Amino acid sequence: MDNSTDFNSLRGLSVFLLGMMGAGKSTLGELLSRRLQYRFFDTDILIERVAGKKIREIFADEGEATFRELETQVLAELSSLTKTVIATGGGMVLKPMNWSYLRHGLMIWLDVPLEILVKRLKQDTSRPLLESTDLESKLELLLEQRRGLYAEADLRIVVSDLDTPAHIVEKILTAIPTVIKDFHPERDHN
Ligand SMILES: Nc1ncnc2c1ncn2[C@@H]1O[C@H](COP(=O)(O)OP(=O)(O)O)[C@@H](O)[C@H]1O
Ligand SMILES: O=C(O)C1=C[C@@H](OP(=O)(O)O)[C@@H](O)[C@H](O)C1
Ligand SMILES: [Mg+2]
Repeated sequence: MDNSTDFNSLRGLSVFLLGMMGAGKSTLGELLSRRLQYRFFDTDILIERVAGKKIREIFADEGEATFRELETQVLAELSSLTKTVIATGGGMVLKPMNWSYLRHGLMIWLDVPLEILVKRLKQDTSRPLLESTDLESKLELLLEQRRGLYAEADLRIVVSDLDTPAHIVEKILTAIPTVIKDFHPERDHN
């Protein structure tokens, strides 16, 4: 079935996926973009392209502050696009300045319980913030620091252990028309 007509309500507005490391932003973003017939970008992939090295190497060689600058730079460029799904990195919400760009689109928070994040990330070596530390405590701390920021999103999608990526995309697609009804593009850009 061609569902593209279901999404006219988005009127070309871009979608930003927000949430913790391991929430599934990169995985779902691609699927969602296909369903919406949108382009897809992942800020981490673009950062790696700009820097010519892996995220892990940027953190090791230049530090987190440089990574965060590149992150803002990439976001600023993406924010002028329409009809695009953007998977952000989990820390995109940290800089107040990034919000002025995120607000150009519909922001969706993938809210995934800590236990699921731990399960998904325990074998992962690509995320420098999770290196050489107790994974669960670190994720718990980051979630505590960031929860209030993610909660600023336009839409919160709660993910359970049994939700497949395809199922979560369906949840998002079902929720979009409702949230878009209350979406004001002229909203405060501060
Ligand atoms: N709904 C899901 N069910 C099971 N595994 C998932 C799901 N979504 C993502 N994953 C897995 O979790 C890990 C992190 O996903 P990823 O998309 O990289 O998250 P993020 O970009 O938010 O950090 C990957 O190994 C991915 O395959
Ligand atoms: O939460 C964070 O601060 C980070 C999340 C990562 O992206 P994912 O959320 O896609 O894992 C990546 O941007 C970097 O390792 C920092
Ligand atoms: Mg990602």
